Amino acid sequence: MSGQALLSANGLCMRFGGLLAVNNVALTLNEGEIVSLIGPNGAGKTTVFNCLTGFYRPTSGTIMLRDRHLEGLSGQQIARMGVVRTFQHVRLFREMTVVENLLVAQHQHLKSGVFSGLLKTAAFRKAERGALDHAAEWLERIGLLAFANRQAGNLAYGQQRRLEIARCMVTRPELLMLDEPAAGLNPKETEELDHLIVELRDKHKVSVLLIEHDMKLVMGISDRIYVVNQGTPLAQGTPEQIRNHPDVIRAYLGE
Ligand SMILES: Nc1ncnc2c1ncn2[C@@H]1O[C@H](COP(=O)(O)OP(=O)(O)OP(=O)(O)O)[C@@H](O)[C@H]1O
Repeated sequence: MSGQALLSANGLCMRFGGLLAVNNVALTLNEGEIVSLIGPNGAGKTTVFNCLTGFYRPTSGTIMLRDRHLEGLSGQQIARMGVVRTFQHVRLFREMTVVENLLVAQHQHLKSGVFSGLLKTAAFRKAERGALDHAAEWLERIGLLAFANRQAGNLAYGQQRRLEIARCMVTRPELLMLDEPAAGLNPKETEELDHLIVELRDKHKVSVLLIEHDMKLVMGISDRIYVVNQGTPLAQGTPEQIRNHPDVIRAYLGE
């Protein structure tokens, strides 16, 4: 299933004043893998995501997307290279419609420039039509086509979370990074999310890096799991290895 290394981070450190929030984390994600990053609250998981996606410049360490360095690049540059993410809290354009959210996401990937937009050239109109079709395909896939013209902020919470994933997917990423996508979902929605993530990997050939506290979801869909505790790598392995790892059990349950 999995191929060559797509993303690899080594010696990753992130310091906030006196706090070393990420301490020498190493992580590799191969093409076609679903990899999870888990750990107790405050372990540094989101900080790792923020470093990988250009929201923070790591204090030290290297981050490679295949053979290209990501450290020092902006979030937008990294997104254009095919690494996109969702956030722990929903970050949609709440006042815009559902479909507009997907059009805005694609806009930065449209080839036509500002002038062709102003002049409404044939190429621009074609690109716009393509973006609309692509948005509609994704809305259908996540069961929100009937809600295309509704204000995104008025969707139910679970629908907003799916829309966020679609907003990533319309940009045709190689790597999708999901920060606690199951938070706030009910068991049925979590199961749907489970199927959706696997389908994204299997049908849409996207690799997935996941931060998640829902262990049933993590254990069910991950090829490999990394565990961090207080910023420091604690363990890595298959779900089976992690489930039975004494240090992991101790970190979660205490002595
Ligand atoms: N911008 C920042 N400035 C200062 N400290 C920060 C900043 N971002 C995160 N931290 C600190 O870094 C540590 C790791 O936080 P982080 O949010 O990465 O943990 P997490 O594993 O994602 O936690 P959770 O599972 O609760 O979301 C925490 O002590 C947090 O307070």
